[in-house]
Amino acid sequence: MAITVNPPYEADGTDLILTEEALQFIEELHAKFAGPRDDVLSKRAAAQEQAARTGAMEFPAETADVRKGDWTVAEQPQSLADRRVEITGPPAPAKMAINALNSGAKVWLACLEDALSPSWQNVVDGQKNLYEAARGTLQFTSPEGKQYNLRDDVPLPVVVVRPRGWHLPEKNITIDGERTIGALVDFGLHFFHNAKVLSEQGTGPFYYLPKLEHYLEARLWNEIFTFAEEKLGIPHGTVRATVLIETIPAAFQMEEILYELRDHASGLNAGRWDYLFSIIKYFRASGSDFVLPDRAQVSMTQPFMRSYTELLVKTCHRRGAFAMGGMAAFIPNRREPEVTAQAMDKVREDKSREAQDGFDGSWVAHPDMVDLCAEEFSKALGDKANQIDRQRDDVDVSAEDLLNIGAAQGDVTEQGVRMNLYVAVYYTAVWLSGNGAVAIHNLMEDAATAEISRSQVWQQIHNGTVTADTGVPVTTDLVEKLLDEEVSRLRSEINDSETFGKYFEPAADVVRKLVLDTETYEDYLTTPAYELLR
Ligand SMILES: CC(=O)SCCNC(=O)CCNC(=O)[C@H](O)C(C)(C)COP(=O)(O)OP(=O)(O)OC[C@H]1O[C@@H](n2cnc3c(N)ncnc32)[C@H](O)[C@@H]1OP(=O)(O)O
Ligand SMILES: O=CC(=O)O
Ligand SMILES: [Mg+2]
Repeated sequence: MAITVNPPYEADGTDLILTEEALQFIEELHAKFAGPRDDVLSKRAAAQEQAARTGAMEFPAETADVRKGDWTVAEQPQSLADRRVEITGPPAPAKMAINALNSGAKVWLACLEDALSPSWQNVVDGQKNLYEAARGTLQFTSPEGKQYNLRDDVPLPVVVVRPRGWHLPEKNITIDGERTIGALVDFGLHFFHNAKVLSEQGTGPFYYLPKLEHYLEARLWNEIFTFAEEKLGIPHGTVRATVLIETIPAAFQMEEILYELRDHASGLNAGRWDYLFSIIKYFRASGSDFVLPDRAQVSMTQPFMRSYTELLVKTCHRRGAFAMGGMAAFIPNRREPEVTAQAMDKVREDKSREAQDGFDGSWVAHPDMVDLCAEEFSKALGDKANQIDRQRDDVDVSAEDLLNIGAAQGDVTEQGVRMNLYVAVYYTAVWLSGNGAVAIHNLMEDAATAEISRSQVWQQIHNGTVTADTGVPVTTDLVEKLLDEEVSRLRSEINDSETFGKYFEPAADVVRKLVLDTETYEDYLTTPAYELLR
């Protein structure tokens, strides 16, 4: 086996991160786990096909004993006991890493997934920033001369790293000419460089695991953690993982996922945006009962979304794991106080509901929202660090409750179709420019929200959905026309040919193909987009 780095250009941090020993570790991970990764990935299509055909899904019969059994996950490490507010954001550029670390949050979810465009620069620089963050040496001077240093007046957040999902390759590192697996590169580099240092500091190598679709995928991660711990001579169970329940099949396997990872589990998170994306993906061809209203109308209080979060809290607390809330997409705008006030109110409402429902903490997308999230959770927690002891025996969620999608309140409108096309093109252009999250009309958009946008349009065309405002069906002709108009609108509104503006054309091409090709459905927007990314 020969591992090769084929850098498209020189990225900051290459010498520090891509050492011979680190690359050898990546190679060993691949030798052992690339095959099993291919196996779990290949099982996803059959599950999707069955869901689409039947319009149904069940709790797995073969694991009834796990659900009935009396077991808990390993005791939680002290450093993760209080997770009441977690800020999310990419670890590159360094400025954002430092801002997140200085935000006052308890945890920083350093995102190499939904919020990171995996350009070569971001992949390497992100690891460099995580390396320096672990050692307290991270600093940065902006081109304008603004100095960024880590605070020393308060404890910094515990870092929890989210590697890429199983589906994405890393094209710039190959083994025997084959692309490596993004998830193994991200996890492997971070673990290799930082696991010991972090453990010695009393925290540890902690991870968020995204987009799992089956408990066998959790089993695979557990095997990877065990192997990595043994390899570096670190005690079994040092790694802690919080799994995002953000696909519809995973919602039916929360118990099993925790069980598989029980020596390494910290909790589950309600990743609402990918969850909606997954519902659309799985049931995209199952008829009009599965067509959701416009994205903006699908709130967390829709009955099927409440069933999902209630089941998550119940499951976690029964098993001694943390239940982590998700992301309200409203973000403040420091230039517009009214926008900020509205965003704060909406996010406060969301965090307050989560805290009262029993979640142990939640996410915010922006440093200006850390305090309000902490406040809402502190009201529910009192003098405790978490509310794991709060059992939700009152909750009883059935398969039908999780799939009660047809009961969602709201409409599909032409305005909604337009907005989806606008956001999908805008976001893809930003992503191609090397930035994985962006504020569009005062909402945070990232890979998960953009996936909803483009998938809704595909599904609406496929089902011939009639829009409530204009009374006409969504067709390929209509979408082609709306797409052209929205791209023109983007060009006229955003005069930005230097950065992402120059990517509107390739982004529109990607989106056009994704939404108009109703014969095939691309599983991830980022798959074709990655071929254009440097
Ligand atoms: C579905 C999911 O997976 S949700 C989780 C994944 N998504 C994310 O993590 C998105 C996180 N949020 C962000 O990336 C950003 O908040 C954005 C892109 C939405 C908005 O960012 P901006 O347009 O830069 O916002 P704004 O101008 O108000 O930022 C003000 C300052 O806060 C910083 N900031 C904003 N959000 C963050 C963040 N999440 N982490 C660190 N710093 C941040 C900015 O860098 C800026 O710093 P500066 O004053 O030193 O220049
Ligand atoms: O990762 C989080 C989500 O909502 O998606
Ligand atoms: Mg997600």
